[in-house]
Amino acid sequence: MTRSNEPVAFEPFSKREKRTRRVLSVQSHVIHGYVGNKAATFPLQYRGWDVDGLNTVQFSNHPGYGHFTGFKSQPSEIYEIMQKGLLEGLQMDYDAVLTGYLPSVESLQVTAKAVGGLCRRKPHISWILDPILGDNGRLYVAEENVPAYKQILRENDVYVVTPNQFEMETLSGVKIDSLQSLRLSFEVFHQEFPRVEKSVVTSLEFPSSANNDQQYIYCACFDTHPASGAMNYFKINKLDAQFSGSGDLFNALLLDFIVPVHKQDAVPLTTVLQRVLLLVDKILRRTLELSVTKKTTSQQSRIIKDLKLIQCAELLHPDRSFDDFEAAARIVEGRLN
Ligand SMILES: Nc1ncnc2c1ncn2[C@@H]1O[C@H](COP(=O)(O)OP(=O)(O)O)[C@@H](O)[C@H]1O
Ligand SMILES: Cc1ncc(COP(=O)(O)O)c(C=O)c1O
Repeated sequence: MTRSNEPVAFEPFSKREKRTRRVLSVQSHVIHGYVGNKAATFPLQYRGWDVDGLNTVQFSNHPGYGHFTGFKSQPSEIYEIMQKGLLEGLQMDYDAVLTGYLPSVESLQVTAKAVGGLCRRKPHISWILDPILGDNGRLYVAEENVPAYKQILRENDVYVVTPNQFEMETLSGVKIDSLQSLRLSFEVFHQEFPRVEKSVVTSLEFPSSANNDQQYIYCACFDTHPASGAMNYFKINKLDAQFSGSGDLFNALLLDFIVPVHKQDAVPLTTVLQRVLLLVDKILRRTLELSVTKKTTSQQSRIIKDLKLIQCAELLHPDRSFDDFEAAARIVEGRLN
């Protein structure tokens, strides 16, 4: 097995004769730390993508620190840069567009207008949309973003949506407290939004059974193309820590695995998720190892503000095989028809 502190020999990028994929990533930017575009850019670039990062906010650090400074981009600025600058001016072509945190309903609407129009003109572009609304039972954006997202999902060809449990409940109207209700939420969601091709609920927790200290996180998906009618899910051992940026890292890796260099190399959504979850698990474990020392074992120290992405570079290398990821054993896969 490759140890983290041993040098690893990889093929130089130049020798691989691969096409460089291009993504427009519309997300938040922090000067310090790794959330939004800062969490997505390095992994994507390192894995062979040209990343055009459009920053929807520029903050000193993410709000989880308790204090931050910075500013939000205006809707007109976002639209000008995207529509006038990139799409009309440079006539940019992309393999994918990733949309994440948008600071107001107007910025959400102008982004959707530009990206939706682009995807209609160029149907080969994969739109990965994270419908950022909130978490743990509460909204952290304005209430009006809910009907705005619903309208966007109804009117546009979105390739993959990546809500969390609360966002899926909000968009589908189904309370999710079991695998059966999760299955129902997918069904209702795709009836309501038939133009969305694939959906992934990135993290879910169900009430745990008594006398069981190990907590689990679930991740589940539903694919309408090809349509199996089934829900696939993964059960992951939960780490005793809270991470910022893990959802943004998840989306970036999902994008990388689901939009291959060559179409013929496409793999099923379940295989994509297995890879994403293995890699995220590896990165979160190393982040935890490097963040929590023996001297700092308090609960407070288990709130991990920043992913250790740079220290995980060799885990992210595209030539790295998944064979030595002993983490595989910790991820249980299931299916509900
Ligand atoms: N405490 C944790 N233990 C293990 N895995 C985690 C933990 N927190 C996040 N993850 C991983 O990160 C992924 C994204 O989850 P999360 O950060 O909750 O994002 P989101 O809120 O966007 O769903 C999960 O699917 C899981 O693989
Ligand atoms: C502006 C902004 N974007 C993104 C994130 C990261 O969200 P997640 O932890 O779900 O990846 C945060 C988290 O604090 C944030 O404040």
